[in-house]
Amino acid sequence: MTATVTVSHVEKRYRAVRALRDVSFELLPGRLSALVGHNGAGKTTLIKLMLGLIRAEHGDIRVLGEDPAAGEFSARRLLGYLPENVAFNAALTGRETLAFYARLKQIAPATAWPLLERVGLAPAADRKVGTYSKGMRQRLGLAQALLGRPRVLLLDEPTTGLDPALRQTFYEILDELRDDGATVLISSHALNELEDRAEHVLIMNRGVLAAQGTMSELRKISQLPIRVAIELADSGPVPDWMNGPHDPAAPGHVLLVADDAQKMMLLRTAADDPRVRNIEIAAPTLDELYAHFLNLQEPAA
Ligand SMILES: Nc1ncnc2c1ncn2[C@@H]1O[C@H](COP(=O)(O)OP(=O)(O)OP(=O)(O)O)[C@@H](O)[C@H]1O
Repeated sequence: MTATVTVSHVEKRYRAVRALRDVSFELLPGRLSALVGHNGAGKTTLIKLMLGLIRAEHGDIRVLGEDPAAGEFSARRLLGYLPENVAFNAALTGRETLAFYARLKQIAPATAWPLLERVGLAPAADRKVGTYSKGMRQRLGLAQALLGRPRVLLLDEPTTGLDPALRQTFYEILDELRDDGATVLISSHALNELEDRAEHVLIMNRGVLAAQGTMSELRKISQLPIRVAIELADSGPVPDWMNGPHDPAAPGHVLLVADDAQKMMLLRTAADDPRVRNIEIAAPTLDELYAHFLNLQEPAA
């Protein structure tokens, strides 16, 4: 599959601050990538580079085959962006705001009205943005980012401050876009939200791409154990097959296995033992993987 965004060996400095150090990755169509990292890790800088708002000192960036910082970046119209802090003119209505951005993208404003409906803003479309709640401004921001059916969508901390219902709608919209073949990149601190949604995760740490891959690739590289909690029907002696590494901090019997093959072996044995009442499996979470890769990098940083 051809990458829609390619970042190769990118370096970016702000005077003494090395905001990005030799960062390389690809974003693919029809895939949701999560960009995660502490404050100051370089996430917004990466997004600004992909938008062509700033230039890298070294390395190369291609968005839909073009250099986004070039004067004639014709793919700009196919790029959607939701900034971290959406700021709109308070005196314009939601509809007027969207019409303004539609014109900038050279799109007929009327084609934008269904977007107001889609983000649930239709009833408030003709109210001034100054009267909108934070969630409503965020929805307007999303509608703006979706103008012109973008092929690449860059979202900087999009769900901060959204209530759970709105988050749900938000991710439903992203699923539709992704199914339609769009490339979606979300920068976020909400790791638990992204865990089941992102097919690809980029972990940034102080300007360095500490790790990247699918959740299962990251689990494999990390070699963090899978937890298998086994509940026995009685408090008799623990069967021999349950010997092996345990999680000492967890109550009950939580066995630690290295990989899926070991997990399956354990499950087969457990399923054959009539004393086993329940089994719960927990693979390393994105939170745990994130902490792991950051810790790994600390000595080198
Ligand atoms: N315009 C600027 N001038 C000077 N330093 C900057 C500028 N923009 C960013 N930086 C620095 O570059 C580094 C990366 O910042 P960036 O905003 O990309 O991080 P981030 O991962 O988006 O952080 P956050 O999660 O807080 O939004 C930080 O050390 C930041 O202080």
